[in-house]
Amino acid sequence: MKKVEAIIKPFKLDDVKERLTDLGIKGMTVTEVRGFGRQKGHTEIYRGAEYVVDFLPKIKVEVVVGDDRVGEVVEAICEAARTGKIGDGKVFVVPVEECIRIRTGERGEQAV
Ligand SMILES: Nc1ncnc2c1ncn2[C@@H]1O[C@H](COP(=O)(O)OP(=O)(O)OP(=O)(O)O)[C@@H](O)[C@H]1O
Ligand SMILES: [Mg+2]
Repeated sequence: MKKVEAIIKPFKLDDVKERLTDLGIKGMTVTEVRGFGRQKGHTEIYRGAEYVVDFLPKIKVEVVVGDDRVGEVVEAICEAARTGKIGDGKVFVVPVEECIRIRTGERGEQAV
């Protein structure tokens, strides 16, 4: 299993969610986060206003999937989140050791 962790522009969340649910993923976690990339936040535009703060608002999307689904999940996120402008975000793929579905006690990929 892998966790696909994407930092995206907040207004792209609906598009990303739609693409991921179309793929039939079974769950996702979304968190409001703040961060910076190479431009250190200084030159980005957020919702039409220029921000001169260090940390810009972003959304973190986390999806855990079986190894065989990682490629399509990453592709879907990148396509949906891309504007071509700076600050489009980043995707990290992280190994996941175990998943336990608490209600049923299932473990591993079938619990995801
Ligand atoms: N190396 C990193 N480690 C952790 N989080 C990061 C890293 N790089 C970017 N992020 C997160 O992703 C968000 C968006 O990054 P961003 O797209 O600006 O990256 P970038 O490398 O500056 O690319 P671009 O030049 O296209 O803007 C940041 O605000 C931050 O939350
Ligand atoms: Mg940047």
